[in-house]
Amino acid sequence: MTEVIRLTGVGRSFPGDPPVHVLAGVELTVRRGDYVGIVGPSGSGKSTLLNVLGLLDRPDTGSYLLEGAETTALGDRQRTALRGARIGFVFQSFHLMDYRTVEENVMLGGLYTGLTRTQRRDRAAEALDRVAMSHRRTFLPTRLSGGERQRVAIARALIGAPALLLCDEPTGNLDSVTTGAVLDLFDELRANGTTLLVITHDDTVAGRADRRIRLRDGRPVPVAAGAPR
Ligand SMILES: Nc1ncnc2c1ncn2[C@@H]1O[C@H](COP(=O)(O)OP(=O)(O)OP(=O)(O)O)[C@@H](O)[C@H]1O
Repeated sequence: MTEVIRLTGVGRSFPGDPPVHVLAGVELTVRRGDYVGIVGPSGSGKSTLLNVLGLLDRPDTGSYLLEGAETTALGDRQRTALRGARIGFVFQSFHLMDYRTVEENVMLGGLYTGLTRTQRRDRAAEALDRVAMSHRRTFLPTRLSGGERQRVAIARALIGAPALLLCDEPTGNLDSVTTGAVLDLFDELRANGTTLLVITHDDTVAGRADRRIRLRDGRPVPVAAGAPR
């Protein structure tokens, strides 16, 4: 199966006295269609790893292949273009624009994909359909529930048909019922071939993934199936 992510010997430290060595010698392979949950306590480096994977931050050492292409040597503009074209982000706090409609918010997700406005509108309609939010197309986000906002944010992330959906605590602001609905949506996306990487401190959320990885001492350690959540 095609590799979407391959990290080899990835390290990331932050200078200071003393410096913080957050990631060290990270090896991680994610294949197309994988659904990976990454867990770890506060401060274990989950966000740092997500920033590296999302091309928002560069590792100090090691190699990061995204769909087989080395990313660490790319310039900022190339990284931005690659991020816009191949990576979708879903955040805990949704990051929707309150003064834009649901449809406009989703269309904004396709701004850096090279699609025309008409294409973006068509894709937005498809993406909203996928997350069952077409009926709220003309609403402002302020008129939506938390779960509905997150579904719109997921539609925005999907509009460019990304190779990878990176989710940072996607259910952190949701109650348990709404969390279940978002996790059901992830199951559907996974079944349709989306590659998902979900970072969470919630073992229940990670437990829905096919594969769970725990960050420990700056490295991902596989969590055995059936291990306590
Ligand atoms: N820009 C930075 N400068 C200095 N130190 C940083 C920076 N970003 C992260 N760190 C340090 O790296 C460590 C890991 O942070 P990170 O945000 O990746 O953890 P996390 O697992 O996402 O935590 P949480 O679950 O609390 O969000 C922390 O100890 C933090 O202090």
